[in-house]
Parts: sequence; C-alpha cells; structure tokens
Amino acid sequence: MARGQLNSGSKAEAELPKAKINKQSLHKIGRLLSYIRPYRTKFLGGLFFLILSSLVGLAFPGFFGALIDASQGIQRYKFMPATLGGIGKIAIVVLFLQGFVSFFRITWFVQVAENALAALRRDTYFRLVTLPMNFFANRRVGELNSRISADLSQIQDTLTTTFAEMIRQIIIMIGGIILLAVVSIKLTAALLIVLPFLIGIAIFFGKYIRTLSRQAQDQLAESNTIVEETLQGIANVKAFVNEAFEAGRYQKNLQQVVNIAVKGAKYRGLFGAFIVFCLFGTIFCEIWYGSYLVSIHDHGMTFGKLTTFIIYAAFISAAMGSLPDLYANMQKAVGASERVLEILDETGEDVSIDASQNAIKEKLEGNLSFNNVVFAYPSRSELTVLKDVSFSAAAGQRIAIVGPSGSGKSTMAALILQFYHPQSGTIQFDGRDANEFALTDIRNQVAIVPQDVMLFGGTIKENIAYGKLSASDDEIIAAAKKANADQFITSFPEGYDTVVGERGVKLSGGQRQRIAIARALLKNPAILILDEATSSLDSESERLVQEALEVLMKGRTSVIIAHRLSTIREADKIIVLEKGTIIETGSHQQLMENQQGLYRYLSQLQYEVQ
Ligand SMILES: Nc1ncnc2c1ncn2[C@@H]1O[C@H](COP(=O)(O)OP(=O)(O)OP(=O)(O)O)[C@@H](O)[C@H]1O
Repeated sequence: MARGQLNSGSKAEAELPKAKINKQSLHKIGRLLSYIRPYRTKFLGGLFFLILSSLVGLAFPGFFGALIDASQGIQRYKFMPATLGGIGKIAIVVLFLQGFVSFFRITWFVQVAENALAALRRDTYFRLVTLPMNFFANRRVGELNSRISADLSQIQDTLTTTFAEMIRQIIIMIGGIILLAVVSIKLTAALLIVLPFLIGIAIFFGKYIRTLSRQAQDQLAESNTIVEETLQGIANVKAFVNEAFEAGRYQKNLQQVVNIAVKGAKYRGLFGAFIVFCLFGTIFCEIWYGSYLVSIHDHGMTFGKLTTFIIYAAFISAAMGSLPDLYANMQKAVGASERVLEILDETGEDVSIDASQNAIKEKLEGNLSFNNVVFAYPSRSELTVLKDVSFSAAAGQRIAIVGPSGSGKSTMAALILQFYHPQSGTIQFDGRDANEFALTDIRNQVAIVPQDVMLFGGTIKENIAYGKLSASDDEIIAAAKKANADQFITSFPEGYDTVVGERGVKLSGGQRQRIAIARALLKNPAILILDEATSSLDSESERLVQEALEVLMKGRTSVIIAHRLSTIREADKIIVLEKGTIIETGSHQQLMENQQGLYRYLSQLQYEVQ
C-alpha cells in the first residue's frame, strides 16, 4: 500500500483507498462500534434526538406555507390557528424544541464519539508499540503513523458527522417525499421524474471534480516533499550550488498543480452552468406549473401549498445530492476500519497496558548463556546471521564481543533483549530458558547503552527518568553524578529542566551517552549491554564516558560490543565472532598468544592505525 510520508499528511489522507461496503466489512465496523458500548445510553439518546430533530425540521416548510395562506385568510391546517400571530407562537415553541433537541444530539454524539475514539486510538497505539520488532521490519513509519492519524480521523469523522448526517438526510428524503405527495401528487410525480436524472448528472460531475481535486492535492503534497527534502539537505544543496536546480524542480511541480486546478475549474464552471440552467429551470417549471394549478384551484392548490412544496423539493434535492458524498465517506471509513483492525488483530508481546502488571516478578542474578543459538531475521530468513553460537557469562562477569562489521554482534544484543527468538538453541538466564520468564522481567533487568543514543523531546530530567519512571529528583541527580553528567547538565541555565531538542540535537554525542548511562544506572539492571558505546567520541569525552561506564558495570554482568579493542582488555572473556560463528574465545592475553588468530590480527591492525 503506497502511503504518504510522515509529514505529508494531506497526501496520506488523499490517498486513503475506499473499501466495498459488504456484510464482512459491516461486521468489522460492528467490532469497532463495540467501543461505543460503554456510552450506549448517550448514543441511543443522541440517536433519538437526531430522529426527532429531523422530523421537527420537516415541519418548517408546512409553517411557511401556512403563514402565506394565513396572510390570504386561508386556514391551512385544522389544528393550527388561522392568524399570523397564532402560527408565529407555535413556530417559536417548535424552534425552541428544535434548538434544545439539536444541542443534545450534537453534544451527546460528539461526547460518545470522542471518548470511543480516544479508547480506540489508545488501544491501537498500545498494540502498535507492543508488536514484536519483526512487525516493524517491513513497514514504513509514515504508513503506520497514517493509521493512527488519518485512518482514525476518518473513523472519527464518520462517527461524529457522517453517520448522523446520513440518518438525517434519509429521514428528510423519505419524509419529504411523503409530505410532498400529501401536498400535491401531480407536482411530486413531475419532480420525481426529473430529479433523479439531474442528480445523476450532478454526481457524475462531482465525482470527476473530486478526482481532480485529489490529484491536485497529491501533486501539492509532492511539492511539499521537495521543500522538505531540500531543507533537510540544505547543506548539500548549497555545497553543490544546486539552489536553481531545486527551485526548478519545485516550479515544475507547482505548474502541474496549476494545470490540474485549471482543468478542475473548467469542469466546475460547466457544473455551475448546468446547475443554473437545469436546476433553476426545473424549479421555474415547477413554480410555473404550480401557479397554473393555483389559478385553476386544482385540488385546493394554494400559494401556501406551493411554497411548502418548493421548500420540500429543495430539501429533498439537497438530501439526495448529499447522499453519494456521505456514502463515499462511509466507504472510506470502512477502509480505514479494516486497516486499523489489521493492527488490532496482530498478536502483541506479553506486556500489559496496566504498568503495575509489568513490575519485576522474579529477580535476575545476571548469569547469561547462549546454547547452540541459530538465528536468521524473519524478514531475511535465507541469511543465517548466528550459527550455533554458545557462550556463558557468570553473574558480574564482563564479556566482550568483537568481530568485523556484519558478523552479528548487535544481533546478539537484540536476542538478549528478546527482540527476536532463536530458530534453534536456547538463551538462558540464571540457568533457565528465557521463555520461562515474563518478557517484562527480562527487559526490566537488562539495560542497553547504544552507540546512537535516542533522547526524547522532553527535559534532561525526564530523559534520565525514562530508566525508572518513579525516580525522585534526588535519585535522578545521584545517577547523573555517577554518570559524570551532573557537571554539564548544571552548566545549562535551566539545569535538569533543560528541554532536549528533537532527538537530542542540543547535546553532544558524549553528553547524550552519559545521559543514557545515568538512565541505565537508574534502571539498575542485572545485565548490561554496551553497544560500541565509546567508538565515536574524542579522547576527553571518552575518558568521561569510560569512567561513567566503569561505575555502571560494577557488580553487573556486562556484555560489551566493541570495535576499539583497547577498551576491552580487562574483560573476563572475549568472544570473537566472524560471519555469525564464534571462532575464538579467551582473555586478551590468551587470544594474543594465538599467532594466526583474528583477534590478534585485528588488534595489530588497530595499533598500526593508531
Ligand atoms: N533487522 C534486520 N533484518 C534483517 N537483517 C538484519 C537486520 N539487522 C541486521 N541484519 C543483518 O544481520 C547481519 C548481522 O548484523 P549485525 O548488525 O548484528 O552485525 P554487527 O556485527 O553488529 O555489525 P556492525 O559492527 O557493523 O554494527 C548483517 O548481515 C545484517 O545485514
């Protein structure tokens, strides 16, 4: 499914495909409607008021006609006064009733829809974040984001507006036709012959104009993507003096927007002319014929009746005209519901939406072992990334994993965190299979300090507290001090309340890593994974980070994925990985003694470079 990027919302919305409305899709919508169940009393109340207000709305043309007839001394309805004042008083009461009913119908519907949608949004989002890593391998962020935003907004629109509007228009149409027939069978027959024909043509025009405006929207979104790309890579644009090229690219796209818009305008103009000619022509003919019937007093035809008739005719045409649009919106909502249900129907990981359920149930001591682990990523099953990998680390030991790029080091970290599961072999914690533990118990007691630290847009304090949401200010500061981060944090005017820019751009690489270390310290894990944590830092930064890491590693099992071999000499065990196979294991000393070994070769290579 091609879908717009994260920032091109209009395109994402414009491209939402429709789905057929059939028994199966209605069943799916029914499942989503279960979100309304907690608010069913209000929903049914709103529905009742909706029907009532539509029926009351149908009374107004009758009032207008009665007023005109009363001005000529004719009593239109037996149950209504024959004077203008008398009719006016009844009209005021009905207007108040209509206002009252409309108020509750609108507010109740919106309350129900907003609450139900918030619950659906929350569940969809929660399911999305608890889906296994593999789910995200083949999906684009833009596509998933548009399910949460565009698809759910479409469902929201349908629940708050389209659904109610459809019921209202159907009541107006059917009620209107019945009342028309009561006023004059002849006029109604004449109208019902012409109206569907006119509306058919209007729908045809409308559809084509909508297609063009969707194309224009897509084209505009395309232009916005050019702006976005250019601004993101502005340094490149300038360095290659490609400003004129980019402006030309943008201009070309804009010209296409103009072309489509102009084409649309021609059809709109034609449509306008058609409306003026046919619709007004029909009304003119109806009034002309109606006036003739008044003049010959056919079946007691009066000007009041004729007015009532014309207004009902306008009501019915408007209702008929709006139904195709409303139906199209319903179709879109069905498509959107199907896509949202696709997410809800996926099996999530075993994490509860109730945070207290995710608390640690069994403490880990920190013993870790891989036993004959064979692993291929589900999205690339033909490539076996880890081949029969076995190693063990006793609680508190430091294990280093080294090896060339692509040999599978980060994959081992992902397996420890249970992001994926081996095809064969086992991963054990404290001598027991990982599957015997609650998933949250393992993840709560394993911390990772990655090379590329991801910070959230909040404050420094919030970012550190991400390791332990319940941490007090004192705990946060203590962790930052241990992580060598307190000094740089307090040098900011707002200290711990400094807002970190998007993805932490206000902080240097080393500072971000020390925040990640403070975060990991707060988490107080039994097992720590350091993924090439110091490889991108200058020597001063590296010293500060290294010191912080020493504090962090104390008393825990540490798995250090390292490119710089100088940082892992003290490790209890070094595992050398090549193309997913462990080819050497031992201490630095032992591995250096192996004259033909890869470790010795890589070490020597690094010394030469340094
Ligand atoms: N999510 C993924 N889906 C499919 N294949 C992947 C995925 N992540 C990594 N791989 C593949 O698995 C192999 C091992 O990758 P991994 O990232 O574990 O290597 P690495 O030793 O950590 O490399 P580097 O030192 O460059 O980070 C590579 O061939 C890589 O292309």
